Amino acid sequence: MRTEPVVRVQALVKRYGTKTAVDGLELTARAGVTAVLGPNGAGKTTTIEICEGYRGADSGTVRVLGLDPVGQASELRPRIGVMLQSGGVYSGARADEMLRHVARLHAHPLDVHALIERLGLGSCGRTAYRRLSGGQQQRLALAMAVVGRPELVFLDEPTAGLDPQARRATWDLVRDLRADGVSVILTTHHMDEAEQLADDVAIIDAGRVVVHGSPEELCRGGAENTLRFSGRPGLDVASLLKALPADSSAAELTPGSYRVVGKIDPQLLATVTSWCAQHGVMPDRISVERHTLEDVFLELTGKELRS
Ligand SMILES: Nc1ncnc2c1ncn2[C@@H]1O[C@H](COP(=O)(O)OP(=O)(O)OP(=O)(O)O)[C@@H](O)[C@H]1O
Repeated sequence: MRTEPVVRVQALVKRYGTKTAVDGLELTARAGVTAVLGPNGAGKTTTIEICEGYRGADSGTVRVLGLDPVGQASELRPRIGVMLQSGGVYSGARADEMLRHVARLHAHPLDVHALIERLGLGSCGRTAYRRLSGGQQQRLALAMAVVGRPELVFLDEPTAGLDPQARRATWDLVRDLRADGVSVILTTHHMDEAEQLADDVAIIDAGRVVVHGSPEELCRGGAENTLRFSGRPGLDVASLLKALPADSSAAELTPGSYRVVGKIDPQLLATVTSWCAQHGVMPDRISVERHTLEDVFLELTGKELRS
């Protein structure tokens, strides 16, 4: 895998009239899958389209595979795949025709037939684009983005509106692309999609990246996690606290129900269970509640992911 960033965005600004859609955005995406999350209107699509070379920036620097998407477009275009939200396809063209046409523009395309089957488009290959359902049009757009074996693919909400089966097929395709060394930048409103697919997540709010890291880092970073267990009432919580790392807290919430808050890692879990063993306590129930990406998102943006 390449070590230099696939996308580097510095101090990016984009205004539409008086509206500042992107406001000094900084983003460095490394090889692999990067998910860009953000509430509606956060500036995700604008940023992605500037990276694709479809929109110009007001100021700032954008490099994609080390190239300027506007100034070096002819060099960059054959190396990236772009999934358009809509349009870009002649409405009378058949799905398989379109895909074969795009494949012919590339030196080493994927097998068109296999890709069509893979995305569940086998039954509608001969159907005119305008007669495809929304989900089929979307899968065709995905196929067109990847058929040329690009080094980097931009996917703007690739699974929006897809049924669970088509969603799974899309996820599998993204995983296979990654395994083949293709990098993917995807925007999504689905937290599980980011958790399932992404090596890195960037959360954008009001035109800026508010946090960027692996899902594990984001869920860990500053987030307090909770371990709960139940045992006999009246255990010596002060003694348990002494065994725990300094930044933890422990309390008996209701008789027999205990909660430990802090950085919950395997070591801390071992400390709690070994303390229980030393004190002859057999916990009835022990559970670890991890901070999810959804919690991190809500904390940082104050908004639900889907509005
Ligand atoms: N062509 C345009 N003209 C005027 N305003 C625009 C245009 N495109 C986007 N905007 C505005 O810029 C802001 C950012 O939009 P953008 O589409 O980049 O956000 P987004 O994060 O992709 O949102 P969503 O999740 O809803 O797709 C929004 O307030 C939007 O209304």
